[in-house]
Amino acid sequence: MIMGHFDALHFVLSTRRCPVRRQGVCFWSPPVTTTDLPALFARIAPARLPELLAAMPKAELHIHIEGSLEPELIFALAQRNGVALPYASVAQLRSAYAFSNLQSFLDIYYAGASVLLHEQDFYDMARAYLARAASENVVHAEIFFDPQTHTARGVPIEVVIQGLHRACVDARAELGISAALILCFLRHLSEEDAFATLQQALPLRDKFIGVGLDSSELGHPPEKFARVFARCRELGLHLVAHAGEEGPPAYIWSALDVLHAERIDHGVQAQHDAALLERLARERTPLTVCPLSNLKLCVFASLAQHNLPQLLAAGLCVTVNSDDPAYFGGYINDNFTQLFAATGLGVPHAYMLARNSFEASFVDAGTKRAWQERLDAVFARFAQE
Ligand SMILES: Nc1ncnc2[nH]cnc12
Ligand SMILES: [Zn+2]
Repeated sequence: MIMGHFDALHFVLSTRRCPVRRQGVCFWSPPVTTTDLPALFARIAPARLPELLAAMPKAELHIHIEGSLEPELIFALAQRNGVALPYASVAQLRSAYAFSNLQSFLDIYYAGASVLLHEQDFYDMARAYLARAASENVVHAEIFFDPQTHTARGVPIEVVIQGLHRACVDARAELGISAALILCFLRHLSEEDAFATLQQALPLRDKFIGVGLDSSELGHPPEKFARVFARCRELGLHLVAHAGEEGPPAYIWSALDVLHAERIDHGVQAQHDAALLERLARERTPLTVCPLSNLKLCVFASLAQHNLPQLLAAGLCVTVNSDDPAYFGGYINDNFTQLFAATGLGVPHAYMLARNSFEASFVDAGTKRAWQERLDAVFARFAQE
């Protein structure tokens, strides 16, 4: 494996304490030094960045499967299931995708999910996402789903989970991409509702690896879900939470200290709290950042103003993800290429971000090492060409 003098770029490879892992120590050993990485990076022309970003293997850790539902599939499922839509055409639906904040998006996003009724619908949606992700060299996806959006409409939770799970199994066999499911609680609903959802899901416990917290952030702080997350922790589920997308740094602190979240989804508002930044960097708590989402939901006025470069420079384990690609105008590679074009990030950052995505994933150390070797091989090939 390749490794070099990369510390100046805050490329943290030490075996420092790693809170993502339950044991409290990082079990993923650093790559072995065989090559001077900066020299290798220097041999790759910046003009080749779009090609490199597309070709490099990566993990996607922040994707809401309902947010991958393309307008064409919404219309096809509406027709298949006899669901009436308040839009005359795909184009008209797409033209409604102009958002001013998170809530304005969520209103349309939940309406779009109303066409999902049968196991095959959930299968088709997830299969389409996984095919697209595999074509973009995503080697692994940890996929959020919102069961309450469906159970509230009378769809049994087994229908949701079985359909999504079967798509993950088939995609692994047919496309070579691995995938795991993370059940998200809707934070605008009560903790009691979250407990009921957990109870319904437990017979299918082997089909999801963790729980998350999503939906309307402001006014719904993480501590509202302290007890249900404590129960999930006892059950050995992985824990993640959206925090600091629109909400204040205090929500990130409580996601860490009250919920014991192992990763923070978004987390970009951490920038306003120096002590929080220091902690996130020291503990290597990953942030799953979604640049095009932040742009479309007006968290940043432009991609050039996105703070991912600063978060990375501060030593945080930042990753790039698509969030709701069907609504925000791009899948993971679009997120990478548009962000890099707007901010001037370069070849070393591409390597760092891919590597962070492996570090932040919930897979075993051997699998991470295998992905790391694939990543190194791609960079070595680009350096030789
Ligand atoms: N960006 C986002 N924030 C919170 N909840 C979501 N559900 C789907 N996308 C979301
Ligand atoms: Zn999200």
